[in-house]
Amino acid sequence: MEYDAFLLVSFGGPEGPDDVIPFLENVTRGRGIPAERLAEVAEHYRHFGGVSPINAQNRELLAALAEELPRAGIDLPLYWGNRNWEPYLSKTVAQMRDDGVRRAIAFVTSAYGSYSACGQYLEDIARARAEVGPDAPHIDKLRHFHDHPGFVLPHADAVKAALDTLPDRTPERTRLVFTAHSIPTSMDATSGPDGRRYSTQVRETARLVGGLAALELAWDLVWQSRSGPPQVPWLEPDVNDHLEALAADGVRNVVVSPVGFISDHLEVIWDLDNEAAETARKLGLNFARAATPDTDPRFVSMVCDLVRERIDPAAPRAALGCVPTWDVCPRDCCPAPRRAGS
Ligand SMILES: CC1=C(CCC(=O)O)c2cc3nc(cc4[nH]c(cc5[nH]c(cc1n2)c(C)c5CCC(=O)O)c(CCC(=O)O)c4C)C(CCC(=O)O)=C3C
Ligand SMILES: [Fe+2]
Repeated sequence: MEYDAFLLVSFGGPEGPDDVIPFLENVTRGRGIPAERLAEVAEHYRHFGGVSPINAQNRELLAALAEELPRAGIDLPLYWGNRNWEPYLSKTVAQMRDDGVRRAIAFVTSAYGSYSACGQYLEDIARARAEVGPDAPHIDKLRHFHDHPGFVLPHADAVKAALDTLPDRTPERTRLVFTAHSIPTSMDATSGPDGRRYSTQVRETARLVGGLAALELAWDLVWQSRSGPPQVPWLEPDVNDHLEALAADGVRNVVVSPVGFISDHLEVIWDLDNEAAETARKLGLNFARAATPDTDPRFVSMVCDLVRERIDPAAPRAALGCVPTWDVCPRDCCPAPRRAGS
């Protein structure tokens, strides 16, 4: 396959106090999120001056890719578009059309399947192309990378580094706790062609990271940042409830590793570094949060490898686990959940 552009597709985040409410309106339009939950999340952003870290992280990733892609022999102009904030994907795709781009390869900032992490980004791309019209570039999305060494190894090294900060790591008293963004159980059930792709992939990543970081330690997979109305079931247990259960079982030391994320999004720096850390403090647990891949050189190289794979079918497809990945998701693989009143 021949490509003439690289496109980074991400979530987007507010860049100042006045952006917070319009951003949250973009994220939650038509999704039935209770007003109280929105007010709470707006407060989380305000703790950081209304600035999400995600846009700066994407700029840094682009800067790293601008150096690394040419070194990997891939000379493509780089573009960036978001779902929920500037630069909006539709404006970026219009710019690509104006620049004469015909076929772009897209890296989406999530490793996993599910509507929120994959299907919705595919919809965003389709909508942006439809808005731009018939001469919009064709856009292919790169595959899921939940078990790629460029994703797993940085997470594993970060867990080792976090363990080293704990005063004690006796196996009987120490637990690795992996987290990912919770989603409605109905969304997980319809993730991927056979269902439960999201929780299956996240569990596979946790297994690989845990095994590489500390084979002697037990690990658990739990969920964070639950949203939505209380009567809708989401993946459980919540990380805070789980820390309580661990403390009651005699665990004294925990490393929390957010394998569900590629960089320290607001959910990581608020929901873990603040809320979960506070929960641990109250329970008297020693707590360390492991870093995310961010611009680890192995992660940046992974993106180059994924592009290389798509250009050259003979290139190796690195994978450490056994949950399969593919280049093109089947049609309607991760459908939008049914909304209240729809
Ligand atoms: C699976 C998943 C990922 C990981 C995959 C991926 O990375 O895409 C993710 C990432 C992110 N989620 C983010 C922010 C938000 N997510 C929300 C709401 C929701 N997330 C959901 C799921 C996910 N979300 C779901 C099912 C909802 C309910 C509403 C809906 O069905 O869409 C809300 C509304 C308020 C709330 O209720 O929390 C906000 C503000 C940010 C930006 C953070 C920053 O600024 O650094 C990022 C990277
Ligand atoms: Fe989210």
